[in-house]
Amino acid sequence: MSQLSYARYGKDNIRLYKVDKNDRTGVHTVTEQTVCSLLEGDIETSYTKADNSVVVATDTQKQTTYILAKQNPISTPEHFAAILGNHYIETYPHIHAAHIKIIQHRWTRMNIDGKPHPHSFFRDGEEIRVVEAVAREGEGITIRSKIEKLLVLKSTGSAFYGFHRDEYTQLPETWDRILSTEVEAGWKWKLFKNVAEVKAVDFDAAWQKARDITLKTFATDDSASVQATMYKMCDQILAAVPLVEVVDYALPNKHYFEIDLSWHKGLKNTGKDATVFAPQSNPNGLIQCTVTRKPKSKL
Ligand SMILES: O=c1[nH]c(=O)c2[nH]c(=O)[nH]c2[nH]1
Repeated sequence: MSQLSYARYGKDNIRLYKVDKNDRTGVHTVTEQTVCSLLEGDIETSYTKADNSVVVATDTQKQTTYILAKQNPISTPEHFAAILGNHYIETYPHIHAAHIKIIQHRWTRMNIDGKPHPHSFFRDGEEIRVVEAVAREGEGITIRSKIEKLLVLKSTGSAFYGFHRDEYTQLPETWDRILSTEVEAGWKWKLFKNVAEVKAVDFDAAWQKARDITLKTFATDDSASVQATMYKMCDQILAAVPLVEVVDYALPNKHYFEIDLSWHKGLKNTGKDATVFAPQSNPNGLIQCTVTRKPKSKL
């Protein structure tokens, strides 16, 4: 009558905090993450025949996360995701794939009286670092790294003109507008054969490069459109990180509308006189792209 066509299960929203204490200097380093692990394999009978013998309980997955976090460094989420995913496919013969998602939250060290404080941190924005890893038996480990919720704005240096016009078009062209977006940027790595290959990669340096490129390009590009600016970001990340195969961005265009105040004593607040704007919550533009390397010419 029916058949199971998709099955994956595990623990979501495992909150994890780890402190590394340098006993010599007294300096602490903290990492906070939210982990999701989902397993795939020969688990059909748990759904179709109430056979729990094949179930690695979701509570076991939570305990495993804590134990492996104790036994391994976690501050590079790509490394930890690979270790965790690989653990499931190596430990349980009937588990063939593990999907690990790690959200890393920001704890930035405080500067007190001009000096980095040894054990106090603050949340400097809602930006998160995200890793989605899949360890698949017989294939290897795929990893996608992401920046999410990085809110940016520039008050000039952005234009939008020359776009298609027809009887549905009302938007005026602009040579100077506010540009604001919440960056979601992802980069997919080449397939890794095993955890050792993953451990050899400096993912923190790549994340720093992707973030620097995003911010610098956003700030300095004389933007013709969100589309043109985001493509430049993708292109530079591919050039800067050779092991990355695919870069993608999703950028909402968070509009700031001019307000005509001329009705009040002729106040000038449009065009070059515009200083007070109305930020819009919705609707917003949403511009997405995925960029890969051109295949090498055979000539
Ligand atoms: O950078 C932009 N790209 C668009 O596709 C678009 N569409 C729109 O109304 N404003 C903008 N801005």
